[in-house]
Amino acid sequence: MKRFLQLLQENLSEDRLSHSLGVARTAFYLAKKHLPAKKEKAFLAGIAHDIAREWPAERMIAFLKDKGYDITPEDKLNTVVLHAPAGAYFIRDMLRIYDEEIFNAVSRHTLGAVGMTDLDMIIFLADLIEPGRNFAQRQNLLIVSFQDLKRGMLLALENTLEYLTKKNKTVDSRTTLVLNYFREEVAKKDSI
Ligand SMILES: Nc1ncnc2c1ncn2[C@@H]1O[C@H](COP(=O)(O)OP(=O)(O)O)[C@@H](O)[C@H]1O
Repeated sequence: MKRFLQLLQENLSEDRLSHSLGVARTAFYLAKKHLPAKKEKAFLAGIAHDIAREWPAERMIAFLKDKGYDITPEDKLNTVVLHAPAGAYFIRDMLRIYDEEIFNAVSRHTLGAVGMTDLDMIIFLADLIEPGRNFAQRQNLLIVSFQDLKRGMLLALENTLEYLTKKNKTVDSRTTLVLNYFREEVAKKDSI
């Protein structure tokens, strides 16, 4: 436990640590609603999810190469997305938390993925709606996420896509695939 806290403090600035605590608490409450058996796991994944967020690009790349992770040319152009898989490996191998569900949730928290689990969606959404976040759609996203995780994901991905496009930022090519997956999942629910 002491080592866990020490590694968190060593890797995260005060502001990022405060964000991570917000994500952990929000993930706990989202799990209380959607995945009660795993609320402690959601808290743990939430507090550690951004552990590699402040690493320089070279460190993320070297660390992931060492783990045998396949870094694509696209990843090299937008290295920020690598903090998610880098964090997942760090939590597993340095914090020694050998839990595949936490590994996946952390790994998927920036881009999402097709077939995300409830825990994956909880961490993704908690990251966006924790109390420290401040954007126009936050309140609405919070309400929708507590009602329905997949609808929350669809709204979150649409918001992110709009935000990145407006800011002329790179949109990862995997985003369309994930967005289409959630569009279909929500359409299925609507047709019932
Ligand atoms: N779909 C995407 N395509 C490309 N870059 C993205 C995408 N989603 C997020 N990002 C980038 O990753 C950064 C970190 O996002 P995120 O992981 O959600 O936040 P956090 O820093 O809390 O982990 C964003 O500021 C954005 O620049």
